[in-house]
Amino acid sequence: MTIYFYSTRSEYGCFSNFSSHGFELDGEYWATTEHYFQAQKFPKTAHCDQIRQAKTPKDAAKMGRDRSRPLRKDWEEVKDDLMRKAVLRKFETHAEIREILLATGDEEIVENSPSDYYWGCGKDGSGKNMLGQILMEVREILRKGTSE
Ligand SMILES: Nc1nc(O)c(N)c(N[C@@H]2O[C@H](COP(=O)(O)O)[C@@H](O)[C@H]2O)n1
Repeated sequence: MTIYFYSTRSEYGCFSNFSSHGFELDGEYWATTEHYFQAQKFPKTAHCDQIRQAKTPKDAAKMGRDRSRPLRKDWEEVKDDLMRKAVLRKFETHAEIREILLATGDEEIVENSPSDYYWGCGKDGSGKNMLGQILMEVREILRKGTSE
């Protein structure tokens, strides 16, 4: 049976990028995968660190989506790999959510976002579900026990 997630307060909320599962990556501490992902839109800038220090993932997302600042030119080419890297590190760092992810077996995982047709499935289910795809890839990596 397909596993849907979206809100951090619902079942499988730990799959959301807004869930409070921090990790170290690129020599810094990130409070959520959302903080990491949004900050990577502005690498090596003060805004990157401001996003890293945002109070909540919602604030980080708002700052990252602020188009008054120039988005890195290669964003479309690098965004999936950056998301993959952050999601993998999150689940490598936290054993309790790693077990929840592994316990989903081979079920399809879908981010049930009504507004996001790239990372989620969108309102009508036609979205790309990239975050769900990445979670399933990370599950496979963790199952094999190596990220090499
Ligand atoms: N909670 C929430 N609200 C939205 O409006 C969303 N689009 C999402 N999806 C998450 O947003 C992140 C990507 O955002 P952008 O590419 O910067 O628009 C990613 O974490 C999605 O899972 N979530």
